[in-house]
Amino acid sequence: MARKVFVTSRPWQEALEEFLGSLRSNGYLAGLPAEEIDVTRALGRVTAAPVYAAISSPHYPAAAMDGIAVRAEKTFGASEGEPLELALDREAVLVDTGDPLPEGFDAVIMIEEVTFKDKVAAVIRRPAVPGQNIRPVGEDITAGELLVPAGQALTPYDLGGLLSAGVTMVAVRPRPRVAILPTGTELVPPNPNPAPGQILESNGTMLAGLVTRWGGEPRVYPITPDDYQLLKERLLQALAESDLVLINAGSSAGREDYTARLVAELGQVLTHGVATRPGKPVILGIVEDKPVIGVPGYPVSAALCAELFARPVIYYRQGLEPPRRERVQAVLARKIYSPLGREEFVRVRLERERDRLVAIPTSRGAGTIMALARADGIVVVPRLAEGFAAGQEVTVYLLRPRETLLEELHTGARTIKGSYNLE
Ligand SMILES: Nc1nc2c(c(=O)[nH]1)N[C@H]1C(S)=C(S)[C@@H](COP(=O)(O)OP(=O)(O)OC[C@H]3O[C@@H](n4cnc5c(N)ncnc54)[C@H](O)[C@@H]3O)O[C@H]1N2
Ligand code: MOO
Repeated sequence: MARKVFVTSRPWQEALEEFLGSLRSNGYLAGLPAEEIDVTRALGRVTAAPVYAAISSPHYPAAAMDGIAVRAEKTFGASEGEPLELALDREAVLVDTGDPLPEGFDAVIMIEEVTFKDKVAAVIRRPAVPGQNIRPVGEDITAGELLVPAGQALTPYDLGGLLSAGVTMVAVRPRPRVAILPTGTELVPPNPNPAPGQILESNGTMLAGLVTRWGGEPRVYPITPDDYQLLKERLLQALAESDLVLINAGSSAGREDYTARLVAELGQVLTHGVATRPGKPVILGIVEDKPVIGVPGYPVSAALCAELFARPVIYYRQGLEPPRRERVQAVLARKIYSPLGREEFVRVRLERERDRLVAIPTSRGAGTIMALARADGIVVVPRLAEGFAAGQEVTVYLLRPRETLLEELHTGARTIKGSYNLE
């Protein structure tokens, strides 16, 4: 049922909780039917059930080194002073790494420790101990052993383990299919010669990249002009073909901002407007029991709204908790002023000054995508704060892997120096 829509200023956490709550109660976030896929194509997929080893690995006793297989008890007494001769093919059998151990043999001596006499005997100068240089059955994996529990994203190592254990198919959660609908009459496909007023459609690709990063399967639809009927047809098509729809732009108060009206007509708008900067006019709705997010048009707003609202939906839909963000403590290079009433996400670059990290705020415009591309992290100014003073310690939520960043800062791989003075 449609309800009256107006742009509110709710805390985003409250809007997200309500959104996820509705999706939980309508069954959208409850276990999807699993699909069986080839293990070779399962990187990053989330297991729908525990996976057990079909066979042991190794599944036969195998030589762990190139050399000769021997019966250990027949080698006792060999020494530098009294080398021992073993008849080739009867008492000593040539084996290579990975070969099955011949029946009745229980040790392997590395080829470097063996000399040969007339191609009929192997000469050794040290006894072997039983089991030496042998990989026994199940050394790595025992048949029936639990390899991966349910609900885990498969790593390259997991795939290696599964295949070694004779598992070729695996039951995984389907990847959430995410439709991305760039809308706006001013949008044109990216090209180097846009006419004045034309905007190059870049958010579709950016959002698709984020969706892929979170485990979803993005599909960017062709640009839809600002036409209510066309947008409606496109939204219905996208709903039929996907699990989550991101309508990009048309979220605000402009004459051709149709998203909220459309979502209200076809389903329910839960939220229109949150108390964040950027990202204020986001729309959270449910149509045909599926989430529809109206993502504001400015690139930084689009990225932030996707992070705040699409990311958790995509993770939970796969049965995963959204990973906690990596963070570091830093001191602010400059004062940040931020109006009361909106939680502001300020992009910062990090530099090292002696033994501390300094966070330098970058451009705060919602349209400046390169400020986000160049940023190392985000500083959050709470809704009920008016900002932070220069030199204040703040938490920086990282946009890059923490280890790489700290390494770069530590080794001085970053040479750019900001203009700040914290003395
Ligand atoms: N009177 C008001 N005007 C605006 C308000 C408001 O509250 N009252 N909010 C502002 C805020 S905050 C934001 S954010 C934007 C959001 O606007 P929309 O979601 O309606 O988006 P548009 O106006 O269509 O576009 C904004 C901007 O982004 C460009 N854009 C759109 N799609 C793409 C794309 N796929 N790739 C690249 N760039 C895109 C678009 O051309 C515009 O330049 O509204 C403020 N206005
Ligand atoms: O919310 Mo808008 O995203 O501030 O620019």
